[in-house]
Amino acid sequence: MAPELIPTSVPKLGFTKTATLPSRAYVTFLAGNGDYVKGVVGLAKGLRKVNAAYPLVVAVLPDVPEDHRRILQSQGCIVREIEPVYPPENQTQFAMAYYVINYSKLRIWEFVEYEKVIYLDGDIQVYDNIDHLFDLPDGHFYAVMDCFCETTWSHTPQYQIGYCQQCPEKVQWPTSELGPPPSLYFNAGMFVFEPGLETYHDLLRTLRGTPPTPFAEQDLLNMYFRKIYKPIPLVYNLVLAMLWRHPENVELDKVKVVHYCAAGSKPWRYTGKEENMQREDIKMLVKKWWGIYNDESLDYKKAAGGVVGPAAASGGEGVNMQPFMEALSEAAAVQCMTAPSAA
Ligand SMILES: O=c1ccn([C@@H]2O[C@H](COP(=O)(O)OP(=O)(O)O)[C@@H](O)[C@H]2O)c(=O)[nH]1
Ligand SMILES: OC[C@H]1O[C@H](O[C@@H]2[C@@H](O)[C@H](O)[C@@H](O)[C@H](O)[C@@H]2O)[C@H](O)[C@@H](O)[C@H]1O
Ligand SMILES: [Mn+2]
Repeated sequence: MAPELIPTSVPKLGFTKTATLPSRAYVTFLAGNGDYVKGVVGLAKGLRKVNAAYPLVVAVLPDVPEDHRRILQSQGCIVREIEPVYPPENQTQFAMAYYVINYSKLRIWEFVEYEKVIYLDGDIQVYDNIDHLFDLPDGHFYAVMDCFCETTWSHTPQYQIGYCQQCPEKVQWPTSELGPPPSLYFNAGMFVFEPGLETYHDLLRTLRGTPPTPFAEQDLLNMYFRKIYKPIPLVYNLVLAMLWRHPENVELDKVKVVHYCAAGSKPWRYTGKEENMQREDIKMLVKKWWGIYNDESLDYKKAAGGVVGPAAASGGEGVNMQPFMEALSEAAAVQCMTAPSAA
């Protein structure tokens, strides 16, 4: 259980050196000057709607324009610039050409002012409070298992023989011909981890010695963390393809986190023209995303009880914790107690 909150009103940004930092944050990643910023605004408002107790930090590449950064700050996000990370020169074919920028996600291991982080892609929406995931035991890497059935996997033996970890009994892995089955493989759109400089430098060192592969940083993270990876239920990251690939594994009304990663499913680009995009469940989930994105009552400035920060969101007295949290996250040496988790 997180320690009790100390401040019942916003300190004048002066802080003692005796308490401990708000050591948890949600982190997402934003690159480019395109429309993914809408995804991050939606995520910020979705986390506020479920009374998330911790701030949303946006790791932005230098190419994210100032006006997009201001939009995110106006939605209560902590914007933090990171330098890009590129894989070794290689002619590899990424599953999606733009995946090459996703190696920059590795910079978030440098966010050591936070003891525990939940990473969320910008095309993810959180529909139920998931703060309790921060209380998972340390020393592991938590994420939801991916699915191998989409054509994006056609380069792999598992796709070619029709094997998927989501239904290992359907097509048995031919151990005699192909050796042991692949390790459990997670989708890197959402994961719970502990930042650390030693891991950060070792990750980058490992990257320098590893030829890039089709799923870019997702493949690297799966290889790197395979010994401490712990699967968590798919309600924490519904990869949309599960709806048509493994419907027997999905109870949509129990899903807490939706990952709009299927081709054509990004809500802010949705046309309904791509395969599976006319499904009723997809149309409902896209509409649900827009409902939050367009809900002005969820805007940072307009939330009830004045400007709302994490503490107020988790039942505090409308306390504006954001400036306090921003000041703290910039003053790495400073420490303060955190609000009890809202969960
Ligand atoms: O032009 C881009 C492409 C990707 N991203 C970020 O990188 C993440 C991973 O890319 P994406 O979600 O498109 O991959 P998918 O999960 O769909 O394979 C996105 O969610 C964004 O957070 C971004 O900010 N701008
Ligand atoms: O750079 C590689 C990306 O790989 C992952 O996306 C893929 C992967 O999950 C496939 O398994 C699905 O078939 C596909 O739809 C989906 O887009 C992560 O979501 C993303 O954050 C990022 O790591
Ligand atoms: Mn994604």
